[in-house]
Amino acid sequence: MELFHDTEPSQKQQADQLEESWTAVDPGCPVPSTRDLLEAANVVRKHYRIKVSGPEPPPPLRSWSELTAVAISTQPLAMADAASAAVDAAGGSHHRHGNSKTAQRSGGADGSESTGLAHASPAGPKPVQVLLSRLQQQGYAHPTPIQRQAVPALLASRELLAVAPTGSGKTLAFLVPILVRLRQLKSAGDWPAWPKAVVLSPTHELSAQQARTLNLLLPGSGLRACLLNKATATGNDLSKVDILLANPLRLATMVANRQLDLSGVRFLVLDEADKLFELGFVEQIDGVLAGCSHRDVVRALFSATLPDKVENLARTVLKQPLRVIVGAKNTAVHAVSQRLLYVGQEAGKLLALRQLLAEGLKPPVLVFVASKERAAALHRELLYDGVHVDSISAALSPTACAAAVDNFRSGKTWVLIATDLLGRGMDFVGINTVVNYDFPNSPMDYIHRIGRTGRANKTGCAITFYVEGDAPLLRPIANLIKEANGEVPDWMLRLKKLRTKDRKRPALSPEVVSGANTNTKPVNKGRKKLKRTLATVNANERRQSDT
Ligand SMILES: Nc1ncnc2c1ncn2[C@@H]1O[C@H](COP(=O)(O)OP(=O)(O)OP(=O)(O)O)[C@@H](O)[C@H]1O
Repeated sequence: MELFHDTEPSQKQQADQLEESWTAVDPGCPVPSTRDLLEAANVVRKHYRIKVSGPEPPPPLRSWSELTAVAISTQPLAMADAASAAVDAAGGSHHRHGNSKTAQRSGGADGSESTGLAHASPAGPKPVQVLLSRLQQQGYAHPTPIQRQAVPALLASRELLAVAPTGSGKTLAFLVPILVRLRQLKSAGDWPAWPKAVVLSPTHELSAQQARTLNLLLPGSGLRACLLNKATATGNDLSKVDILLANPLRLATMVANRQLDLSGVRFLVLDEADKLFELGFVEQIDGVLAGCSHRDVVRALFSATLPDKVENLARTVLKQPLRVIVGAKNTAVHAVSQRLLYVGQEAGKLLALRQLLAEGLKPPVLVFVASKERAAALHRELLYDGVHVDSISAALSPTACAAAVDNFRSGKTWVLIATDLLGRGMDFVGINTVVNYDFPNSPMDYIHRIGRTGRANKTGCAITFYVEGDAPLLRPIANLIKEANGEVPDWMLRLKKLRTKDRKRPALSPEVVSGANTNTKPVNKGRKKLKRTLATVNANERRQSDT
């Protein structure tokens, strides 16, 4: 019986919300039944492969034009009343909005003037409409699946664990609701000093990229954003900043030194959340989470990968989060054709890369290596070959990193050699091929690295070199390729599953060519030896588990 009481009102609430936002799109349409509405939401989710769990998930967006209605229907009442009062004070007429269905239904088919934020925001010209037109101008005609579900969820102030494939538009999935809600808060006069939204990312390059995306959407919003770096941390008046894009270390240090007050933050986004929950970041994240002490703060975690262990940890800091998964969790993007290439010895990698380039790898090509030393060494080798190449790693200054990224974006550089610094989040237009020159350290790193291609509905290709020393990690990567309909030999899939601690591989030399031995054996000749090594790994494993 109790269960009945628990579930019944929540379904009703969910249906009301659906009705409010969906009927607003077409005021003349008959109001569908509760069941129809819930079914309709599920049809949309099923179509876009959106899985959602957690209490009362809001319906997904069917189109961007629903944004206005959703923004109003999810607007906290106090905020709506403040905005109405402001309209009254200004002598304007308005419909009652906030959570009122009547107000929603008075909107035009495109979320038009009568329900637009013009009423909620006397200070500005329909900011949601402005945002919508900016999205259109950028070519974002329809929301991507993660945007469809995450945007209304964040607008409904739901804490969020969101997992969607690489290149599927997660950045806008959190930036759009932040822009909408902050604008509403500003109109309602609820505007404390200090940042109201913080987006944390593991690398400065990723934060800089988010800042670029945000700058395209900010004009007309009346909001200010800031990318936190050495200069802005000391030179800027951060109390005038609404949205702060930052890395954990700098932000946590400023919070600890009381240089920055995060108590007014209403949105805290952790992008590449699983990385941020790794050792090395977690202490800083703790400091930031503690600093964001506003009672209405909404925290959201986004990534393309979310291992169970990290998810369990993440859940301890979220309040009744919604869990939104697009597609299958922890899988490589299917738009990338993937292959593993056995290159014999370590020195065979350079030969293989030269072969691929000579055969005409289509630029732009992103090549991942294991360390900054190896990035520099491979850079030298390819420069010598006359390739338009550059490299980027933690060894470079932020300015040099930014220049390398810009040159690659603009097409001046055809081949960019990178460490895992660029493995996550970076969005380069039209990368055709990713080469994993050095084998990735984990299946998660593999998913992120190859996800630099095949983005936003484009296709791409990923080639992963492997040598004997990579045997311990071969099986999980082969499985990912198989899951994405790639071809891998059966023997790889039959390799014994190793525990994480047994997945260690020999350290790589800083040089990309070991010693003077550049005359490598031709590729493919060492397969038998590799199989023997793998058989030994498996036999050792068996022996250990028998004892
Ligand atoms: N609604 C949309 N319509 C068309 N393109 C979009 C849309 N939203 C985002 N994009 C584009 O898709 C690309 C990938 O977006 P984004 O970088 O946000 O992906 P992501 O999911 O964060 O990827 P990753 O997991 O690698 O960080 C970008 O070039 C972006 O401009």
